[in-house]
Amino acid sequence: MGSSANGSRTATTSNGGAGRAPVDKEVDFANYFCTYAFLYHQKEMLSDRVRMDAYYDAVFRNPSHFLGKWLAFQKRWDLVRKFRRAPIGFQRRLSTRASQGTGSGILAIWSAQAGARKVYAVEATKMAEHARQLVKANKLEDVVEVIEGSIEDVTLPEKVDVIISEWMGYFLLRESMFDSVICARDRWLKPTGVMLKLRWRRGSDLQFQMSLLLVENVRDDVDLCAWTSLWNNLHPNQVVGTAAIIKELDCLTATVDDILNVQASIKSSINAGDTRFCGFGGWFDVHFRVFLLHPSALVHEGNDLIVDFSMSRSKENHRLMEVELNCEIRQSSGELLPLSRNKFYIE
Ligand SMILES: C[S@@+](CC[C@H](N)C(=O)[O-])C[C@H]1O[C@@H](n2cnc3c(N)ncnc32)[C@H](O)[C@@H]1O
Repeated sequence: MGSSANGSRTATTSNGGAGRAPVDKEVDFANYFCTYAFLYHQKEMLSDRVRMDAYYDAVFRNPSHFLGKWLAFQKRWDLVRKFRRAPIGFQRRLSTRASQGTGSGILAIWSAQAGARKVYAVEATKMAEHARQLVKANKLEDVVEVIEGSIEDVTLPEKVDVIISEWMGYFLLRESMFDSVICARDRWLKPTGVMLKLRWRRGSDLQFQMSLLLVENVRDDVDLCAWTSLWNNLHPNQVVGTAAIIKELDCLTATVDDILNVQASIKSSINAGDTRFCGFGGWFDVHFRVFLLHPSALVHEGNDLIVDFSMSRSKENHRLMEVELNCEIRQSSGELLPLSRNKFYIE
């Protein structure tokens, strides 16, 4: 199904997971994409210093991925001089890049500045027009080609060497945008290609992890926080237990089914003195997502928290997530104290 710009799409599309209801593109555009068409939203992303610095470093500290490459890219935030956040897709001078969800175009521009030979910057909304202007203002129109349309629908002239995309939402998977990155990868990445993401581990740029830890003293407004998780800054002294990884994904091989439902059984040991256990903190890279307990529980150094984690997509809106955190406290004596089941919504 072809997709002209900004909302003329009415067909449904599969969201990729086996047995999942198809997503109505028009509804998805109204619920999700439309906000990205506003400059204030792009500026907000461009103002996220941590995000922008991370992408800037990713691009300019990895020249070998860019010089002469063909790139494509997708969403999210970078900092370039006057602008602070934007998605970039790019290509090297000797190879090609695609950027899915280019937004303001920042990642595409950086990619070109880093030496990409050709960059296809794909953006689903009318923000593509602003990206095009920015590319021109930076005199990069010979390298960066802005394409308005969704990455699921557009046709690139060729396969690319690199896909760069800022697709991470709250608690990583909110927004379900990784589905589109997977689609871009499967359609347009060369077999030898790479994908850039925010976090590097084991010398590779292809993986990230999502982790969970235990926090205290972050509850202020029980009514507000009871059923939705909080976006919050946590101080290390609020963390009372050891961290545990609940999910690791390899961007090069992950499928949509891998992220439709995330489940994990983990253990976290209390390493603070006697204190109140008020909730869970979840993060990827540098951010925490807080899931508060009501009521909080008394925990002691040496206790182990045995946690079952489960995350799935909301039936009403596949961009939103529902998280269940079920926990038991194992005391030093071996006795298990169950905590009530806790369900949270990431909206
Ligand atoms: C989080 S923003 C990032 C923008 C920019 N890359 C940046 O880093 O500042 C995500 C962008 O990707 C676009 N987007 C999301 N899904 C897309 C898809 N499937 N195809 C094309 N664009 C998409 C959104 O419209 C939005 O502008």
